[in-house]
Amino acid sequence: MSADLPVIDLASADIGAATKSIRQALVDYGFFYVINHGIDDAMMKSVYAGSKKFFEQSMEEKMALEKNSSHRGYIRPDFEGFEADAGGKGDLLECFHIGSTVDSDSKDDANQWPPAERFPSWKETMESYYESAMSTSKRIMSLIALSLDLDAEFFQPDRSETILRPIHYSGGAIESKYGSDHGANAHTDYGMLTLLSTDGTPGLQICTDKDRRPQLWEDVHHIDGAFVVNIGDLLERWTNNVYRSTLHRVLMVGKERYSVAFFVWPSRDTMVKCIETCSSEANPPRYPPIRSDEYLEQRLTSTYKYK
Ligand SMILES: O=C(O)CCC(=O)C(=O)O
Ligand SMILES: [Fe+2]
Repeated sequence: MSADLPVIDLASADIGAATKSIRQALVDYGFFYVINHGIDDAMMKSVYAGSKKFFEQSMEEKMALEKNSSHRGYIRPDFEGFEADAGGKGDLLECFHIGSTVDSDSKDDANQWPPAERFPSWKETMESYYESAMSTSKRIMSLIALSLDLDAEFFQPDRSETILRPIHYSGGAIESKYGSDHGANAHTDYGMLTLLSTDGTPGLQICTDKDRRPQLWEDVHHIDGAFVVNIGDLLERWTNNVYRSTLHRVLMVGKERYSVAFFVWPSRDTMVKCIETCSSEANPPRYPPIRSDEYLEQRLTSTYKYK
């Protein structure tokens, strides 16, 4: 079964219709597609080519850039354990985390980069995609703000915690120490917004009712040129659960798969406090206010606690 997610045209002049569809999508699914997002095909081609070239290296070469204490770098298959339903099982995907190199609080670039001799334009390609994805995410966040009757500038995507993550799912079997057979185990994303591009290979599924038994998983089919957008737990909390951060997973389909996720966060010192238009007498605030960085720290600790 395929999920029937709305497609939002970011170039549409009818802002009222777009915000109405976004509101409905985020109440019902927590997911939608965007088209006319301003990121061209040529850029996506170079990002995918760079990602493929990186993951094709030997495990030893990749592990030389293993994720550091700033969570930047390579994450090997069967390492990352999303806590939702996985019970600490590792995801079979491998991925690479890249943060911003500009506007960061620290002067040092915490990122790790593959050797320039063998990867001459890699850093530049990823940095330029980071910037494009950031501006598209800002446009989406303004529409989300308008859909909540807020000022268009209410949400301020920020570079300090926002991460670009090229992902690779192997086409073959991977032996899992933790008995996992999924590329990405059932999880919700943590942050404000995720902008996702995939190479068209199936595997991504959503479960809109996490309490239903048995769980019902729906395929998120690929639309050429469209990006998949979903919100994370931080925005769910901020909207007092009015908007949904939906459980999703990626199956191993016996075919190699590449995707590129972009996890958008507000600045570290943002107070995430129940948005006024999301509470009422019947629906009082469910969560106490929390600083964005405190929230992230809690979530990272539980993702990596099994290792
Ligand atoms: O690869 C995908 O399609 C989804 C990846 C994902 O859910 C994630 O990285 O959080
Ligand atoms: Fe995800």
